[in-house]
Amino acid sequence: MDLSSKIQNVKFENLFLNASGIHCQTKEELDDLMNNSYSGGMVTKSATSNHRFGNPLPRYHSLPSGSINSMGLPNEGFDFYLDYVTRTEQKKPIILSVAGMSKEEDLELLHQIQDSDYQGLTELNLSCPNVIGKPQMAYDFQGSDIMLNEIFKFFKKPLGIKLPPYFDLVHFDKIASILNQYPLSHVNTINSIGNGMWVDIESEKVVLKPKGGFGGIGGAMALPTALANVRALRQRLNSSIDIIGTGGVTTGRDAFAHILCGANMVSIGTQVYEEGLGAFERITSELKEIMNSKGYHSLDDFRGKLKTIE
Ligand SMILES: O=C(O)c1[nH]c(=O)[nH]c(=O)c1Cl
Repeated sequence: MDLSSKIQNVKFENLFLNASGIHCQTKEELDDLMNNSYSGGMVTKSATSNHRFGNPLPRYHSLPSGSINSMGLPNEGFDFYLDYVTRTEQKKPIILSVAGMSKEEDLELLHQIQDSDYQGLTELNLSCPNVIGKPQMAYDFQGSDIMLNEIFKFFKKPLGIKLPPYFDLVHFDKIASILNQYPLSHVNTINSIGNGMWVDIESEKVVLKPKGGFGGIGGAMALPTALANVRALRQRLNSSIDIIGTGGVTTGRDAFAHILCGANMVSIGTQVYEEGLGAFERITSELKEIMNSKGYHSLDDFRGKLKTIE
């Protein structure tokens, strides 16, 4: 049973990653992930130039079937993550995630990566919904196109993009036609579903302090949106662009569905946060069970082979 996968020519022993933001902010968390034998790779918390505390607490809340968060990009600062991904013995591939607070900062961070001796995968987060006053760049189609054009004038290392969910087939057409113009290593879809709301009935109050309670939605309730985005982008993107499917994975069945829709790799956020790193072992064994029962030996046997109803 082979659960290995690749992003471009980077091989992962198995298809599972943490979703950026989950268990990947501090050295302890990153070392934990590095030593966890059931995730094939790992992604760092999106880094800004400077260390950030992030938004005031409470900023994460578990929901009956998912989560809502307005963390506000808390992170140790770019230098810490660049040092970690460059210096740490790599028992598994790491994806370095960056999220500038502005386009200028995005470009500056990518220049630093280009000029560094880091040779691994980089992911530009264009979809953080929780920085007050900062729109999700990937909802600005023209702005994204202009930015990617500027980036690929100087950035020559593997670069992927973390996308927000889209909810309109014309939007899938638009973003895919933009992304297809650039030599991207991958897209990671989806980020949390931006600016959801949860209400505590007893207190008649929101559950998050930042932004009056608005926050990104993740976990089980995000699965249908995540599957749609993986499927729609797989159908539209050049085959040279790999896809990391993120969103709503709580079981092996959900991971199987992401692969059927076309994902090369699958990242898990809320479920790992709620259950711990043991979720990787459980979901891996559940996926193996399903593959076994269907006679599949590798992910290639069923990747992207979702059937429609004729
Ligand atoms: O509030 C956050 O830190 C955050 N939260 C998310 O749900 N997605 C992101 O990309 C980020 Cl950067």
